[in-house]
Amino acid sequence: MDYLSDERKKSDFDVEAMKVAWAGSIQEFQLSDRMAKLVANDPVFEKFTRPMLGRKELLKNTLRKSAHAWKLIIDLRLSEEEAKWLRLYVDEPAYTDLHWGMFIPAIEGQGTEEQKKKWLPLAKKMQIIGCYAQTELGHGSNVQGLETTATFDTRTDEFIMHSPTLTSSKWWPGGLGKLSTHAVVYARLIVGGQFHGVHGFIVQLRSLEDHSPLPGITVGDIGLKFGNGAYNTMDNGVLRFDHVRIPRNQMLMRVSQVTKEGKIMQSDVPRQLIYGTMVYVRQTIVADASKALSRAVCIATRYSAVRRQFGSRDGGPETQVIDYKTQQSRLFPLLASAYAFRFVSEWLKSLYLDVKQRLEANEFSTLPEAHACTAGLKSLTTTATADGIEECRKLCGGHGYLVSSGLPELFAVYIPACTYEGDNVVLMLQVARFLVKTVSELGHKKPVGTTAYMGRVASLMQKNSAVQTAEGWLNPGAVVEAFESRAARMAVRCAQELAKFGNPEEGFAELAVDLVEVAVSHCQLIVVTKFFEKLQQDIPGKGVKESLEVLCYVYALFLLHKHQGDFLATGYLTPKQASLANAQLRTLYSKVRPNAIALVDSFSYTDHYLGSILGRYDGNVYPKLYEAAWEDPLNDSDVIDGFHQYVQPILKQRLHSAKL
Ligand SMILES: CCCCCCCCCCCCCC(=O)SCCNC(=O)CCNC(=O)[C@H](O)C(C)(C)COP(=O)(O)OP(=O)(O)OC[C@H]1O[C@@H](n2cnc3c(N)ncnc32)[C@H](O)[C@@H]1OP(=O)(O)O
Ligand SMILES: Cc1cc2nc3c(=O)[nH]c(=O)nc-3n(C[C@H](O)[C@H](O)[C@H](O)COP(=O)(O)OP(=O)(O)OC[C@H]3O[C@@H](n4cnc5c(N)ncnc54)[C@H](O)[C@@H]3O)c2cc1C
Repeated sequence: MDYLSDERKKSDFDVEAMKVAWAGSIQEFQLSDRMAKLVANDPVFEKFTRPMLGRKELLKNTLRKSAHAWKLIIDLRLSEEEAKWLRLYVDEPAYTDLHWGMFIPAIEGQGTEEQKKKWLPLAKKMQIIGCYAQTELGHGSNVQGLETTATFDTRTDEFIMHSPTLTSSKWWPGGLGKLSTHAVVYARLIVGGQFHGVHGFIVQLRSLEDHSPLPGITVGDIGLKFGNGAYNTMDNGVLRFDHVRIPRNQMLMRVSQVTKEGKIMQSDVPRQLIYGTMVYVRQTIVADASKALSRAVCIATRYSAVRRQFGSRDGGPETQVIDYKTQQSRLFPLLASAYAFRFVSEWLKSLYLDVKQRLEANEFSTLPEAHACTAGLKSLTTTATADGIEECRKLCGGHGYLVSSGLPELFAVYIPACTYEGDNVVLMLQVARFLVKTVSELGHKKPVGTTAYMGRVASLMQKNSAVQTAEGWLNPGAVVEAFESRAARMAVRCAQELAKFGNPEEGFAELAVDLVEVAVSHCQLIVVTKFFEKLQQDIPGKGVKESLEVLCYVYALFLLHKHQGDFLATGYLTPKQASLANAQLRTLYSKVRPNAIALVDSFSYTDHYLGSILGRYDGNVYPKLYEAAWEDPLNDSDVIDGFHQYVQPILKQRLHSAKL
């Protein structure tokens, strides 16, 4: 029985076509759909019992699933793209994420042709397992502050890897603790007693025969992390070196080379390329944000249509909680954000691929923008997604707190995204630096790409919004101009404040809070703009483009409402115009309402991937919640183990004293 079928009938767009729009293309949709079903139908990938497992069982279970996934990849001859989707739908953080997601990209981006030829085939056949060992106990954000040393010994043509202090211990790398045989280790390069910056080195950590750590290497897991199950399927590790020697050709040498004689040669490649793997991964994290948020939203939307509270006076059905305006005002902006993040990630991927191609041709001019966009959008989307998942839990009331809702584990797995691959505040400060530089160069350099609007700063500073009615806000030009003006005005005002400081670094530190707000406004502008640009494309299917238009306005006007202080303080909007935007937002929520279930069905998530009783496709929530309760190990017996030992004596004592 489909308890949501009436809801599905209300929708006025072609869901199958929306699935394609969400996936990006029919090929992407088919590929992802095939992998989702492959995983959902395979009992090895069952995950309901995961939160009940102890750490050792949990990790072993992950190893079993990873091995099975690898067997499928080999047996079915899956492409790298298919394998990526397969791992995604297995939905269990594992050492393989770092192997494929960071170790291999680090070698691809920073290795020479010779190094790639040697290491990539081994890694791609999984004959070695690698991780990305950058962060240390004492330093994560400040990469230049890393303490591990790689000292070149001209006599033996080797680097000596060493951990000189406790705080230089590598700390956090996923896959490092128990599984990796190799790592790309970031360390201070020391040649002839001189420090030459931080570089990456391929270091073997464990024997390929018996997996024991090699001499001079201390390696282990850093311990339990937040939440049951969740990220504890990953062996985040600690690593120390005691004068471990590696051959010279294991320094990743695309950026700088060290010769046999101990000479440092710089190639034409900019130093920043050493940070290139982070640019790549941040871009993938934006795509992951749309997946995580859409998952939470799918659960909360379906459950909000099933759940009824209040509103019945004559014994008829109570009100579906999704019909409360307050529920809509919390849920629909998140639904719109999931779509917005999906489309901005699609754009970011194309920007990244373009930059990658240019880098391969030794053209580096677009790298700073790629860094600013990946850093800023990673920060913006992961913050909104982490907050959004928690909001979805609240939207599901008490049942959202049950692990079987799928939301607690999703939250616990997701929240470190605000920290890993760059703390979100530290990354926004990078964007701010880029924007301040752009503003300072306006006189002699035409801004391009995502900062092109700064070229129109004079008019953006003067012209105020012309919107007169609520309908006036349904105009891409009016909305984009509002976001451009806000971002430009905030950036210029900050630049003016900065100019008052004699020392720019001191000014930057003092105004950091305002600078982060400038960076956020710039990144929100990018997301809004890319959503409108998406709508310029040919999007087939009855009603699909129209529904996306509604979501685009919800996303933009919700932000405008939430940050109306900025829009008012910069003088671009009047209070009346801000309240017209809010009135339009209410109308838009009414337009989303009949399509809500279809809009989350369009994510095309299997019940396996959602992992949620509240988010079941068929809406059959209550019987399944009731059934699941009886599967809890506590309900194996009526009288719990420990009762006779610890509780009964107390009860007896009470009875005894009652007699007295
Ligand atoms: C399917 C796929 C799955 C994915 C798998 C993974 C799943 C996830 C699993 C979890 C995995 C978690 C895995 C993990 O967590 S791995 C560890 C991740 N760690 C971090 O992200 C550390 C964050 N810190 C940094 O990135 C740097 O130290 C920053 C940037 C903060 C400072 O830096 P620095 O101290 O040097 O100072 P500077 O500010 O003077 O900058 C100097 C210049 O460099 C430019 N610059 C800076 N950065 C970049 C860049 N990236 N590309 C290009 N350029 C860059 C910058 O604009 C400036 O340029 P200019 O102004 O001089 O022109
Ligand atoms: C689950 C997980 C997986 C990880 N996986 C890996 C991995 O595979 N490989 C790896 O190398 N690392 C990994 N990391 C480490 C991760 O990249 C770092 O934790 C991250 O970069 C943040 O650095 P930090 O811990 O030093 O934070 P800190 O920099 O110490 O941050 C602490 C606080 O200080 C603030 N702060 C720091 N600097 C500034 C500044 N300049 N201005 C203003 N505020 C500032 C931050 O905003 C934050 O509030 C992982 C971390 C986690 C949680």
